[in-house]
Amino acid sequence: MFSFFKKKSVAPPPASPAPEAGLPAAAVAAPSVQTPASPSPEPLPPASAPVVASAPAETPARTSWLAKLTNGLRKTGASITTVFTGTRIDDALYEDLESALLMADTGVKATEHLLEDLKRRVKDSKTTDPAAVKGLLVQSLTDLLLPLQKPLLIGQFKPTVIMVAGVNGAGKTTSIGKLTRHLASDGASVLLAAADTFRAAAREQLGVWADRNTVDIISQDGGDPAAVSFDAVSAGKARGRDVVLVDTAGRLPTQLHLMEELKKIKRVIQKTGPLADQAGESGASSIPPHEVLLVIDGNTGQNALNQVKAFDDTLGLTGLIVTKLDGTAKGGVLAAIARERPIPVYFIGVGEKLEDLETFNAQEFAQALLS
Ligand SMILES: Nc1nc2c(ncn2[C@@H]2O[C@H](COP(=O)(O)OP(=O)(O)OP(=O)(O)O)[C@@H](O)[C@H]2O)c(=O)[nH]1
Repeated sequence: MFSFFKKKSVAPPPASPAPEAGLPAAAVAAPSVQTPASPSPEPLPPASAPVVASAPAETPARTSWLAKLTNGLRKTGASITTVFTGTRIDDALYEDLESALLMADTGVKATEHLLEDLKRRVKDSKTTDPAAVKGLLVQSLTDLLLPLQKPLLIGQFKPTVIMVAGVNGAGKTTSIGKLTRHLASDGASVLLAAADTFRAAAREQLGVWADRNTVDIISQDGGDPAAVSFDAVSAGKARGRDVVLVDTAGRLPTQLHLMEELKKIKRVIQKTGPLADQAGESGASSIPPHEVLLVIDGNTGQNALNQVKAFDDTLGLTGLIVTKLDGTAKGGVLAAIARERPIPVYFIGVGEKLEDLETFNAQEFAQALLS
């Protein structure tokens, strides 16, 4: 088992009174993938020492995830890896590599960066074997992607309020459902805000994913999404929930009135007021939402990068979830994001099942892509 969320490090616990139960500033690191929710999840231990991001442990679950990831990225990686099947390292190899990276939607800036970095590594290593160049490209890609590798922290504020946005069909509701299940099986109490007030099916979908024992849903038929979000965060506070997840309706960045609506949702959530730092770090408090996540469909390549830029300009994103990396030929877009708008990728998805959403690890991704 490995973590899905990072438990935020907390200040040394006060010697005496037992803190409130729940998720003391434990950074949510990562719920275990795939373990079917245990019948009665144990509450998270009081956070004491911060948990720092680390390489995921080698476990059967992670191994099976890596196999899925490798399989999912095969289409993206195939044309890149064939570049290294020749016998010489020459201009033709670099030209072919440039075309293959661009075809994989790596984008001009990241492609230029990778080629330059790779040539330097080849020179330094003095290798003459094209196959060895592939290994150097894995290193180069890993370094480029590393700034995107960051755990989602939960538990520092109670509730930790996470707002989720994206274009229609990107996988928001599915991803929220998966996160909810992972959080619930990790012992966190979750409250969902169905702020997609347009689509009844989205609310039903959330309900299906939710674990009824630990998850409440605040929804409203055709109401104001900002009002639903406000009610949900207020209810989350009153009920002492660990996490409030706000699902918003899909929209295109070009639909300016709908982008304004997103800003309003964020503004109204902010009006619920500051939440005390559970870790007690210098008495800090924080105004929610603590995280503003964008879900992007990895299969849309450069389009996804444009969405990241547009939603970030509008909302100030704190993290990304990249879905549908299974079977895409455009997985290079993560490199483009790393180069042009390096917002942390908390999770990536390679399918519709619970275990198909996992934490992002730069080295794993680079290896899977170029295997
Ligand atoms: N293949 C694949 N399908 C996925 C993945 N994530 C989500 N989906 C599917 O994508 C479709 C759309 O997902 P939703 O979660 O409904 O998307 P949404 O962003 O909430 O959609 P709207 O509410 O219309 O904006 C569903 O059929 C999901 O099962 C993934 O990682 N891989």
